[in-house]
Amino acid sequence: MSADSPAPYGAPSRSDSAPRKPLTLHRLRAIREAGEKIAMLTAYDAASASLLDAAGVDCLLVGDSLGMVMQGHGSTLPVTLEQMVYHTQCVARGNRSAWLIADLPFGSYQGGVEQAVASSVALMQAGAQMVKLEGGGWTAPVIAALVERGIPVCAHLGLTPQSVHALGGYRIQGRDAQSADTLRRHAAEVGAAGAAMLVLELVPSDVAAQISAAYPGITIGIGAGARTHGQVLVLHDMLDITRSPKPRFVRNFMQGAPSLLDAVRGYVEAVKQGTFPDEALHGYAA
Ligand SMILES: Nc1nc(=O)c2c([nH]1)NC[C@@H]1CN(c3ccc(C(=O)N[C@@H](CCC(=O)O)C(=O)O)cc3)CN21
Ligand SMILES: CC(C)C(=O)C(=O)O
Ligand SMILES: [Mg+2]
Repeated sequence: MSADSPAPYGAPSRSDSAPRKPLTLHRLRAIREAGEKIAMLTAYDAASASLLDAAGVDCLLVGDSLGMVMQGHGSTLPVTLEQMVYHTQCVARGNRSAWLIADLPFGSYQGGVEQAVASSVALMQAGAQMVKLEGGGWTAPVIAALVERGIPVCAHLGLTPQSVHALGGYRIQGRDAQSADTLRRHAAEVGAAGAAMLVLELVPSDVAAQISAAYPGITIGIGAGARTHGQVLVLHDMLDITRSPKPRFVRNFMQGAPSLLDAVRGYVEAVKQGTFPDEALHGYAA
């Protein structure tokens, strides 16, 4: 968090007058319980963090997608813990009230519990309030160890980009009955291990809906249909800054928006009202 650096855009959306109270895990759960959708976007720097906070985005993700978006790599694999710490520090300075999540990069937790704890401590000391890690099965004891040590965890299942070479590309996951079963089992395991949040990436809408209905925490979808508890996109994709071909689940929120702030407000509003994602345009069938 950033008591030393008031966000230059001032207070966010809901009333446009009173500054928003900082989001906590408790408040995020209350939002879920109230049936309101949760809006998340990636942020890699202080200026965008401040803009997103002002636009009323609930959660900021310092995603290891920065390896592709910021650094120009073809995958997230080259991103280091040191780089994630740096970007998390930048985002924390720009943010005031959004819930701040940072990705554990490839190679910073696959070594096991001890390595995952040390890496997570570095991200939390950089200003993260929650760490995110990819994968199911073997991650359950790692998640439990982090949660026991007071580190909130977001799990990430479906298309897990750090496994791109094992998966054979950025392909939809959980399409056949067996892989959908595995996905449901992994979701139950990371939920039981204490992951308060779960990102579901590029999975059939029906599978994401089933997992969301059973999950003890908050599910956030990206290419996972409309029936998760919230949504996330890569900021540069929804602003149409990314020039490479974009996944079908992306909508360009700059279309018709007079400013970046309006584009991001449009995203928050569309997620809250349930108009994004549109199942027909952005969802995937089994
Ligand atoms: N800029 C950016 N946006 C992202 O969403 C993103 C990243 N980078 N980097 C890490 C991963 C990689 N992601 C990707 C990359 C490609 C597809 C893609 O080409 N999807 C196809 C469908 C594939 C299929 O049907 O199996 C699509 O049309 O959506 C999806 C997600 C999501 N993440
Ligand atoms: C796409 C989201 C979920 C992510 O992990 C990232 O931006 O790195
Ligand atoms: Mg990531």
